[in-house]
Amino acid sequence: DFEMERFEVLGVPFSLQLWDTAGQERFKCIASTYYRGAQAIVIVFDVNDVASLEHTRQWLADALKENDPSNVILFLVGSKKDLSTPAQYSLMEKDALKVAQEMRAEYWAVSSLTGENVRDFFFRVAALTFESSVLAELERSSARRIGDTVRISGNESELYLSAPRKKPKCCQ
Ligand SMILES: Nc1nc2c(ncn2[C@@H]2O[C@H](COP(=O)(O)OP(=O)(O)OP(=O)(O)O)[C@@H](O)[C@H]2O)c(=O)[nH]1
Repeated sequence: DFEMERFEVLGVPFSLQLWDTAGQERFKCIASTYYRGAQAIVIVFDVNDVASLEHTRQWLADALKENDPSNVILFLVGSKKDLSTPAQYSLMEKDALKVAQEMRAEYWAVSSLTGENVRDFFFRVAALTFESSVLAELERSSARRIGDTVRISGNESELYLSAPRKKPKCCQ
């Protein structure tokens, strides 16, 4: 699945292309072509399924075959939080944080059903990819000399103005 999501970061229009790969084994070879050149990789698991957390290591290894690990922003996302009790969730969270730390990924827990944390998560993806795009652009144009001032207008409260997101599939 492919989707374009428009954001506005510090007053600058910024679009993310989101490529959602299929999880089934038979689509794995196709998935790898989508990872190539990704700025950010989001690996999603089910917080109610320990095996799915374990599988994230393999998903990451596959995705990193196509990318330079030092150039990609990683997120580990636990989904279906609505289906776990607070006690079950906090048990799982310990393991998830450990895996995220090993991967050097930022960890988020969300629910596509209730929408919990979904917007904030994508705003975070937009903010970090925007930042890395700006830095990459500065490096490309060799404008990053000591003493140069980079001015980005707009105030912080405007950082996360975005177009409304589509409802997640499971809520339709
Ligand atoms: N309760 C609940 N159900 C969810 C949530 N997210 C997804 N689901 C359900 O889980 C099932 C699988 O969701 P998908 O979004 O298709 O999962 P996927 O990982 O993209 O599946 P692949 O096609 O293998 O890539 C669907 O029945 C969804 O409705 C969630 O946050 N909470």
